[in-house]
Amino acid sequence: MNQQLPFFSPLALQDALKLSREMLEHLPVGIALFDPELRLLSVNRLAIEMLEFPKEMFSGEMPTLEDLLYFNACRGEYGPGDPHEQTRKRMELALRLEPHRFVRKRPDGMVLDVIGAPLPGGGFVSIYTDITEHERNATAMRDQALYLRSVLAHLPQGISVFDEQLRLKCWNDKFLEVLDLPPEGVYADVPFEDLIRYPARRGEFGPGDPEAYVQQRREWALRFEPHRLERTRPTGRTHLIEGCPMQADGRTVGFVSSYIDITENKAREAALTEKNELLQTLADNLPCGVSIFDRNLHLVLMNDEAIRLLGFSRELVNQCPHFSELARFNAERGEYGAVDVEAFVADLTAKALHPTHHRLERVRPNGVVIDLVGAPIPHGGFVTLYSDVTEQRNAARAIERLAHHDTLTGLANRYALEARLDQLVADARRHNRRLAVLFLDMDNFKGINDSMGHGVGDEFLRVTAQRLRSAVRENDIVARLGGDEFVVVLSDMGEPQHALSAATKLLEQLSQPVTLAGQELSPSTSIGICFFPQDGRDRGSLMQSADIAMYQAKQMGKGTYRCFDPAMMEVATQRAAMERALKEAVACKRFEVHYQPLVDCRSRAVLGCEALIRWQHPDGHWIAPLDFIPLAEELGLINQVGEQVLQLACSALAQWHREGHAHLGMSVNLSAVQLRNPLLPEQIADILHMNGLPGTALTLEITESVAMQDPQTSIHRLEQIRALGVRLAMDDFGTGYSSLAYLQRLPLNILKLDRSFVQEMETNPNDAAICTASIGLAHHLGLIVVAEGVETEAQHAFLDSLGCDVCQGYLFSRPLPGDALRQWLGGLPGGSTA
Ligand SMILES: Nc1nc2c(ncn2[C@@H]2O[C@@H]3COP(=O)(O)O[C@H]4[C@@H](O)[C@H](n5cnc6c(=O)[nH]c(N)nc65)O[C@@H]4COP(=O)(O)O[C@H]3[C@H]2O)c(=O)[nH]1
Repeated sequence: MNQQLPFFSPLALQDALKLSREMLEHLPVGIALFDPELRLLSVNRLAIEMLEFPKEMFSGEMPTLEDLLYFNACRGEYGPGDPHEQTRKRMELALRLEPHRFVRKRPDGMVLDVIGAPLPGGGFVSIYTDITEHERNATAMRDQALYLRSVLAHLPQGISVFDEQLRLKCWNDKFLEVLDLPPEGVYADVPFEDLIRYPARRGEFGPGDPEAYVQQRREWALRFEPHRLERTRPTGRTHLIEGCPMQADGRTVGFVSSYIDITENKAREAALTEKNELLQTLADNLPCGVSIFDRNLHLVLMNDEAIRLLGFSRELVNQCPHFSELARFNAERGEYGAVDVEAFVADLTAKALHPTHHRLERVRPNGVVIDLVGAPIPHGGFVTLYSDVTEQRNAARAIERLAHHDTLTGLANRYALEARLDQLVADARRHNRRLAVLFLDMDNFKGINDSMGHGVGDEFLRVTAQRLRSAVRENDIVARLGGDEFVVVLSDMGEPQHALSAATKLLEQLSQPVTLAGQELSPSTSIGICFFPQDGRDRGSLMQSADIAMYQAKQMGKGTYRCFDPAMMEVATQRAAMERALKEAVACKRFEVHYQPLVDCRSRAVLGCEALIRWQHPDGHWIAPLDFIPLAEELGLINQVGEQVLQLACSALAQWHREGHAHLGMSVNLSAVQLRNPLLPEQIADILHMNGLPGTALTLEITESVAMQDPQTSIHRLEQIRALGVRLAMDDFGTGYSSLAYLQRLPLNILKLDRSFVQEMETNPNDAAICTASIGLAHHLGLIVVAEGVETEAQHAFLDSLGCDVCQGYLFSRPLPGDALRQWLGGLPGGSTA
């Protein structure tokens, strides 16, 4: 060994070795020196640590390379296998003493770069560098590059990267495909212009010099500006080209471009645009509003009708606002009432995100009512249809009002009363409570209506309704049944006394004077009261009981109330039966007229007859006029009854005239109600005309009370009748309180002395005096006097002595049916019915 180091003395060698060891210890790599026999000559600490040899191996005699290899093989440094074999193989290589370099990966993951070099004098040196970190980075970079290449290869678009000198640095196959570049022309660092020349030459940028296009595009590229353009190639395919400069360390290092084939997208877009246009046309021609929101709640479409109905502006809608923006816009302008705007919008938007089929009605503050029908769209979003249902709703409300409210007074109507009373009865039954039903009827409404006109009558009813409403509690029912009939239902009453107090209060309120059309009226009301449960267990029977009680109140003199008494029921039942029969008699003209002769007091010559109505009830008995005439008046049938009598009487008279009694006249009674009928004069004229009679053949009898009820109208009406030539008689004179002055104002011709005076005149000096005075008075006024109820010769003689003009009574004849009267006339001296 020393022979191989001839230049050093042993001492110098010692020093040199020591120095080299020192040096080796401080090297950043592991070093091991082997002598020609491949025994370890020297090793530094780093090598021992890197290779993880136990230090003891180097404390005595130095190990040989073979020792070290075997040690390693045994501890698995070379992987599984026979350690001897592994050692032998490695020794074989080492003994060649050739320079070598390899990377060794140790079991713990450390990667060593091992360099072996033979030494000039034999032996060799091994240098170990820990390249674990470096290897890891290199692997990571390799992986990343691989990954990027794979990404590029799999991208659906073409990608190209040029450096700042416009040399191609990176690209993928799609880049070649999209731009139709030949593979041999595309390689690393190929200049941009060489690539662009292919499409330029194919004329893809337009006609003319391709080189000019190449230079132009090169200049554009060198600007390194972001760009985005669409280009349709001669093949018909359209590409979207987007370029973006790349920056590194604050300077431009190139640009990356992507090429996307958007041919199909464009076609889809065109189809979509066409569809949208179609949709828009459809929407604009729909008879209702429509809006469509997409799955992200952006407005896609809203037609003019929807804009009009919802009160949006076209500008707002054209911005395709988000649903929440529109909701906020609406909430802020109070479309949803007083709401917490943010919370409301959030709630509405959350619901819109999960749309369901829905239908609702929205009433806008301007009164427009919108019917909204919403339906989700299969892949998200929803469509809404808007219809203006304002008119329908208003009409429905009006119908509802009409159905439940009395149009004149605004009170509940009969229908509403029935429904609510049914409910109240059910509640009262369940909770064991008492109800009171008050039936009200205005005592003098007919008079007001007839004399002052319907306008005033309506106003009177309105005032009455207001008074009623204000006189009871809010939850009590006040209804108008029709005409002048009202019903008040007092719910949840304690004691019956409460209802009586309420009735007293109502009577008082309703009797307050009211001034209408400049005239002060003193209204009066009759009230019938009944109670649930004792007077009726259902609505029908309660209404009936209250009605009966009201009728009783009327019978008692009006302006009062009466509580239902079961005994009233019988009377009411009879009356109801009577009403039915009377109505039927009027409808079927079942009345007859009997005639009572009027004779000249002096000569007893027949001057005419008084027509007296007769009605035979279906049960066979005859009903006296005074028993049904008031009912006919009350039921509003008297005009028809009067007309029928007048017609029968005039027709009979006409027949007598034709039979030779042309001098006879006919007296017919007029009811007060008939006198209020403005059509009466015309009716009389028609009947006279139809029967060919002169007005002078007819006398109409009115009672004092009739004329007294409404003097103004009575006088006017009587004058109209007088103008027809018809004569007028004051009936029952003396029973009323007519003043002389008043009598003078009436256009009368005849005064009929009431039979009560005539019948008592022989025995009662007062009656005799009344008769005497009345006859004197009548003659003084130029009136003819007719004495009624003359039954005896003495009465006749006395009347004759007083100068009475005409007599009527059983003494001469009872009222007779038409045929009997004709016979009677024929039986008179010189009489003839032929
Ligand atoms: N005791 C007695 N009575 C006599 C005598 N002579 C006539 N009478 C009765 O006296 C009434 C006379 O008719 P009035 O005073 O107009 O009184 C009539 C009249 O006010 C009313 N009336 C009758 N027919 C009609 C009619 O067609 N229309 C109207 N509105 N009222 C009528 O009914 C009242 C009663 O009619 P009647 O029952 O038919 O009763 C008749 C008649 O039958 C007699 O000597 N002694």
